[in-house]
Amino acid sequence: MQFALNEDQIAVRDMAREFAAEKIAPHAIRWDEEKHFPVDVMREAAKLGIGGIYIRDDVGGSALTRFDAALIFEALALGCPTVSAFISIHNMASWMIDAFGNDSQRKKFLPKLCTMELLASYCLTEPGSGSDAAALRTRAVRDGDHYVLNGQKQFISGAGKGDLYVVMVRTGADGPGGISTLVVEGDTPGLSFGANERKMGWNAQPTRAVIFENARVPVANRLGEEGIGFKIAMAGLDGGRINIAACSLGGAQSALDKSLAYMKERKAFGKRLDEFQALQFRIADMATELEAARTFVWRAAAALDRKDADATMLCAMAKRFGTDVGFEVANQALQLHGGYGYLSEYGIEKIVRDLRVHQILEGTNEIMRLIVSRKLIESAR
Ligand SMILES: CCCCCCCC(=O)SCCNC(=O)CCNC(=O)[C@H](O)C(C)(C)COP(=O)(O)OP(=O)(O)OC[C@H]1O[C@@H](n2cnc3c(N)ncnc32)[C@H](O)[C@@H]1OP(=O)(O)O
Repeated sequence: MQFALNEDQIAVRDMAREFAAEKIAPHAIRWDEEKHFPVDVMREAAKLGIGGIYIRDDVGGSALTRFDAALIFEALALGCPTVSAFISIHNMASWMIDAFGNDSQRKKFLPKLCTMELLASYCLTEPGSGSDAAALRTRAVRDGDHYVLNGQKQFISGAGKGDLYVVMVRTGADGPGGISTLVVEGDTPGLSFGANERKMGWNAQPTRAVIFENARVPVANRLGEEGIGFKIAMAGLDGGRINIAACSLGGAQSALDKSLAYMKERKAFGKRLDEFQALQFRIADMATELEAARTFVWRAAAALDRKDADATMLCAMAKRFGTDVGFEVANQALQLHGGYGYLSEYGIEKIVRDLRVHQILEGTNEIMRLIVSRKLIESAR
């Protein structure tokens, strides 16, 4: 085991950092205020290989590792956690096609997903089923060489702006074994979208319901066999959860960096803030916790790359720990800025709002504890 990044990893991280500093960070506050989804900027990022980070290279992917992806998503999140998180979701949905699709599906969809000419959304959650994902009710009924879909997905990132929806549907009996995964193209008749949700944060990407009313989807768009859709969904989330934790680390690191700059400038009681021991200790703790979380995220990513038997558990642990630490560090940074931290122009309150939802999505942190405890109890039997 080695803890240093190699030259290639440093190059990948620095490339993403530079992109975030030049193309994302200067606009992040405005995108949040204007609820702007920066598709053009994401397509520029895709020219650097960020649209299909761990997609195989025969279809235009970068064929990098989950570990590389964690470095990239943390680096992009230094500029804006929300933009980084959307690119993560796009990568997760694209990977599901790469890993479980057949050759013709891979060739049809992945080249344009890797360039982000096409954007992908992940559709699991429904109005009546979030944490209990296997209770989903969107039904797909076979009609010749098509499925006819009826139902609704909820909280879908990129909905309405996306081109491909990777959708978990019920084709069989109740429970996880009756679920299949379909790729639904954005121009499918019978597909429509709810209003853009008004949210606490994550404003640089749209969140809408995805509605199916007799939407006809070719059987040729099914990933794998009928009935394995729940496993495809869960496998996608393993990697997605590490990415989301990495996004939290990037947001929190940026808040810590802003705090250090502020402490150098700001004076109180005749001293600079960085001369107060209480604040010195606070930033020491913030940096220590971030470093611990980063090390953990790297460990989980490496386990997923190796397909270790405990990778799912480690991904859940890293997601829970990384997103909790990220939020706490960002919140501490806000406190350290006093009233200025609460103002939009400093960018800290936006980071706090953005990171809050990382403790909820791609599996709440309570569900992460459920996954970990189930594995521990099973191992102890
Ligand atoms: C701004 C917007 C805010 C909100 C945004 C919200 C949108 C999102 O976040 S996206 C989706 C987030 N949703 C989730 O993360 C769902 C959380 N829930 C879960 O992860 C699961 O339902 C969970 C862990 C509770 C398990 O469910 P449960 O119904 O008990 O299934 P379980 O029995 O464990 O597994 C069923 C089968 O799947 C398999 N499976 C489970 N996990 C995995 C995995 N990681 N990889 C492969 N297979 C898996 C199991 O081995 C089992 O297979 P078998 O039947 O052959 O034994």
